[in-house]
Amino acid sequence: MNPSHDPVRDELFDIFESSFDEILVTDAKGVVIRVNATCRKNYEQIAGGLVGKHVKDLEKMGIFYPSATLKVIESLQPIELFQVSNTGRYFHVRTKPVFHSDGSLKSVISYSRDLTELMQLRNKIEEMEDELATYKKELKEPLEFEGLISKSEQMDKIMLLVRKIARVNSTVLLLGETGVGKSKIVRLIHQLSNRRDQPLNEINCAALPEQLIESELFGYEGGTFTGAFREGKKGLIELSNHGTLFLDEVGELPLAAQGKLLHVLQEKQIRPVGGRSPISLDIRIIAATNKDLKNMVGRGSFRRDLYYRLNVVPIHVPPLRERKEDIVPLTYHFLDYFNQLYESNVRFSPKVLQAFLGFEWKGNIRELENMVERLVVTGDEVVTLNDLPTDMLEQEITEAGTTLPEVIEEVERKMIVQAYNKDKSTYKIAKMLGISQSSAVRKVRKYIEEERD
Ligand SMILES: Nc1ncnc2c1ncn2[C@@H]1O[C@H](COP(=O)(O)OP(=O)(O)OP(=O)(O)O)[C@@H](O)[C@H]1O
Repeated sequence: MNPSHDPVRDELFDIFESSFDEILVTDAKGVVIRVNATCRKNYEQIAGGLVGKHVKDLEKMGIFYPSATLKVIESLQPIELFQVSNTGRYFHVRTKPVFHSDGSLKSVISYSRDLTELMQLRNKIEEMEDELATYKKELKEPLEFEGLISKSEQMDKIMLLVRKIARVNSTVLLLGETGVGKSKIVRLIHQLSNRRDQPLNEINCAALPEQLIESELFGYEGGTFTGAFREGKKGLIELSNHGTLFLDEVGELPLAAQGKLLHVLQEKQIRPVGGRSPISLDIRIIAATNKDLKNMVGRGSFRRDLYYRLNVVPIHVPPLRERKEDIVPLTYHFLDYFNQLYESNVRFSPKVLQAFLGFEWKGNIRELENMVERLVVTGDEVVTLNDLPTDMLEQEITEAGTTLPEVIEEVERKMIVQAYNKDKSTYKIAKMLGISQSSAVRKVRKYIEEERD
């Protein structure tokens, strides 16, 4: 179009031409009468010229589909739709009818905005959200059964065994270090068994003095003690009839009590308190220990016959460091729990989770649980490596350091973190560590700020 010597017309034309949106105008029949530069740029070559063509033909050629103009001509209403071009681009199209003063249709104007990049980004985000959901599912949806998390192969096997033995009455012996979850498994076995509506009674053989263990287990007659206990008391064995009796730390059971227990297990009956006639026992025994019972048998501190009576179905629960796949799911499990309990929203940086994988966890799951609680209560919103207790990081150094430079770097990081926790000033840190301030600035950036990011 040549300059018209009408400045307003020229200006409107410039606006029309320079629009980033495609503008396409047709007459009342749908024949293109005007297109702007963006439209020409996108289609002219493919369509071999747009002006003079009917939108139906352009639709057939796949230049755009569906044609919004045709719909407007039909309905005489403005419409809005999404279109795909034959080059695979997405458009958001808004099309309006323009009327003569007598109400008849004069022309149809379409404005199309290219949303291809936006759609690609949206698809990418959706893909990433799907991926994230899958990872989260993997991490957060390990088998959780009655609050018991298991992701590792070892725990899978144990869970399988637990389901099997829950159905029968065999005596079970749980073996494993402290805090590996033996008691939790006992509760699960009871819960899954048909004794679940009967009592599960627990006695910790390490927590009570010898005489009390016996009276707890076997009860005592009235008159044995004075005062409040004068009446006599039923023992846990009698109270557990038809249910489950859990003997925790069974390795600590005194020899005399071991003998009495064996007798009860062999006879399958107990003489109830009060001298009444013996009652037959229908009781499931589950015992647990972190001691090497076999070794104790060899040394004579545990009765061999009782050991065999208890060791019908042994379950070895491995320490956490030998089933690292459980560490992250357990961490998330406890993190969710304590965040809810303390109404907080603490998260762990990936490096913290990484470090957790390297720790020894001598106290196993109990130690991990306590650590997560401590970090939720004391930490900021995002817990970083610097929030972990120094003794844990020391452990990490020995674990992480396979080469000298790695060990040196870990030591350096630890010293910087410690100094930084004492004083945030790089001047003071430089003085504390006997390095230049510029070196302190560099190292703080490396070990504190980058880790925080
Ligand atoms: N698989 C698990 N999923 C979730 N929590 C667990 C799991 N295993 C253990 N825990 C939790 O860890 C803590 C320690 O577990 P538990 O008391 O069962 O260990 P234990 O082996 O019986 O220890 P100890 O030998 O010292 O008695 C408990 O708070 C328990 O709820």
